[in-house]
Amino acid sequence: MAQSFIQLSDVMLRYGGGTVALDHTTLGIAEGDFVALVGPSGCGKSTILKLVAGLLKPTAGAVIAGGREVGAAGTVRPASAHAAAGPRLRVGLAFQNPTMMPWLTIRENVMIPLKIVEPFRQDYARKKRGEYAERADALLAQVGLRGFGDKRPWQLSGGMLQRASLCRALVHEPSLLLLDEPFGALDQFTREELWDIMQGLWMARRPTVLLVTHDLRESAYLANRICVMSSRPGRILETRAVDFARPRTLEGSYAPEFAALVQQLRMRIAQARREGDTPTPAPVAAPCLQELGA
Ligand SMILES: Nc1ncnc2c1ncn2[C@@H]1O[C@H](COP(=O)(O)OP(=O)(O)OP(=O)(O)O)[C@@H](O)[C@H]1O
Repeated sequence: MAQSFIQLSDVMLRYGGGTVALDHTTLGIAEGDFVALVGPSGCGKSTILKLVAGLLKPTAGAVIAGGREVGAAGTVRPASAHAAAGPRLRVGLAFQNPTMMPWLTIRENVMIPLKIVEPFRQDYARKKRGEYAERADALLAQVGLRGFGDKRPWQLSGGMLQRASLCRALVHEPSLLLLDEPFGALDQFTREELWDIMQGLWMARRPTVLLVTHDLRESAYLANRICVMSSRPGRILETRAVDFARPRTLEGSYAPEFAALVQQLRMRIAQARREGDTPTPAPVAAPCLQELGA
């Protein structure tokens, strides 16, 4: 079986206080795929994101990202000689509350990854600053923020800041985008507007995306696959393929088949919550459908 771009193999994660957040978690994501993680609150969705980002190290099992085994605190070890020869994995991150540096302009905030991520960092210090500023401005224009590069974060609304944070997550052309409830704090209209923008950015660049969300409509609108997790300790119960044609539209999200998928997801999560309330025997790892070639 070919190894996935992102691969969690029988992962267990126990936090310092003893909480087992994940157990027998197995998940494979192909390069360029757009995967959403949904499940009951506290089931370990963000923990998976942190493991893939290298912010946590699995207590047991293995996490591979871009052909490399992910270690502790952001360190990444080559998983094979082949991977060691390849480029380092570039990761973009966006969270629910976009943290912007208040003393920097929006353009400078968007450019932050270019200041710290190689190979951009060296050139930033030397000659390419102007070119990078143009790149930031072009991205801002793409998300409807043309002309806002010189503003300060406090001059923008929550939705505008979240657009800018998507630009910041993408400016260094990451091959992997990790999104943790990026639209969770926004009103429904702004959120739906940003789904469209997010879809457009993904279709133009095709990074691998792992999205954590509580919003099942959002998962069905954006993802190619939706992984449903069990209650804590979380594992992948089921992976649903989402075959709706792209670009998906808001009108399409009111079609009966879209509503049916959302309803099925809702019922599956409700069932997972009920099962989490009753003691069950030790779980058996459920392979992702993708791993079975589905
Ligand atoms: N640093 C930590 N130390 C101890 N326990 C933690 C820590 N971070 C998370 N947990 C616990 O691990 C479990 C999984 O947390 P996680 O944030 O991954 O869940 P989640 O599915 O993203 O939650 P939600 O849907 O509510 O955002 C929760 O029970 C949480 O309380």
